[in-house]
Amino acid sequence: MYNKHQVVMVRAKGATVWDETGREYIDCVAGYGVANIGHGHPDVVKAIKDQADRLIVMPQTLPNDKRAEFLTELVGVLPQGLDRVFLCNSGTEAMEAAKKFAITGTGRKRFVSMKRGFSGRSLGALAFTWEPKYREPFGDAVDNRNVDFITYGDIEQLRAAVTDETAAVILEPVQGEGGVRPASIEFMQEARRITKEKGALLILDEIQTGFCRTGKMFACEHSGVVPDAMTLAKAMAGGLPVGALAMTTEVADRMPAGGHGTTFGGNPMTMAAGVAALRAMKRENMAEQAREKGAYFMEKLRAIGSPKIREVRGLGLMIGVELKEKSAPYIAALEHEEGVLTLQATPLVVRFLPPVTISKEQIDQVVAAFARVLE
Ligand SMILES: Cc1[nH+]cc(COP(=O)(O)O)c(CN[C@@H](CCC(=O)O)C(=O)O)c1O
Repeated sequence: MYNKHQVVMVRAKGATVWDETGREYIDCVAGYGVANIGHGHPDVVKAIKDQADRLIVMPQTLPNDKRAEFLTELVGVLPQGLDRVFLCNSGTEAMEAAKKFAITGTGRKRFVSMKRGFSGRSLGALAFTWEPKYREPFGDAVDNRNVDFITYGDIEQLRAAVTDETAAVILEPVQGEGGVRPASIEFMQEARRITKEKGALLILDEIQTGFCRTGKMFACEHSGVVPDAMTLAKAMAGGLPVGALAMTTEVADRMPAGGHGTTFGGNPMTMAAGVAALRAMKRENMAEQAREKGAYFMEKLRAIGSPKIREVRGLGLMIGVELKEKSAPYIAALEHEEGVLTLQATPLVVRFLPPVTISKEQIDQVVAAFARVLE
């Protein structure tokens, strides 16, 4: 299933990864935007070791101190009003939860999602995912008959699509896999206004944009929009598998008792890592680091001035370089010839998702390497 690279990665620290031969790479993949605080952050490592000695497994029917600590930390950084959380183990699971809580939360069954949007690969989340190649192999097992797809950023289409049958609008503040496309502040604010007007929920998918990636703790802060629910995952627990649906009490209370659940969600080991990760993000001011380094990184990428580059875009350290030709060969050359790891976001875009802790020197090395492979 996976496009397996011909390397074996064995160790990592900060923004550096080593393969089994000892070769060093600068990591601008970071686990698909998971290692925001850097590989092997000492606080996370210590938290995992300590918790492993105390308690690894405890289901959510049995309250746990670390889980409570994590939920307090998380609600403390979430936008005001999102003070109820369903804990799970991946972004896809968070999207599945979002779908169920939206249906019980509104009594409605229709959704509005975005062209080029990516919500995950389960059959439920795939209904919100635009790219046909992800859906077609499964035919009508992916049931998106109640999903209206609109052009990302098109306010008129959004206004026409949201009706009093719409349970929720699903929206990434920056489309990640769909090509690193930031939404305009106006589109975000209109999405909030229109959904409120029609009694639909606004569900922001911050699975990739969350946790300092875009220069704020959450990308919705750039527009001041507060959603009714927010899906979270990737960087939330310092690298351990995690997902969550954060929502208002109004949405949470309409789910019948026992209406959803998970075995591993809220796992104490993951929660301990998450407490350490969230505290490190705040203490090391990682949102500001992402803002400042992201601006620097994009300025340097634009300064390459290659005729092969169509556009450098992004927000904070969520960066995409759209080329005028397929990006795959350049991603391969960066890895094999230059020791820089990057990833795609649609066939023409090279995506850079480095740890927020990447150094300016490493950014300079990445830009110089990219300039060389573009020659
Ligand atoms: C916005 C968004 N929503 C949902 C998901 C699903 O999360 P999870 O179930 O934890 O993978 C992802 C994964 N984004 C990566 C796609 C991974 C894949 O190809 O599958 C990515 O952006 O590459 C997202 O970026």
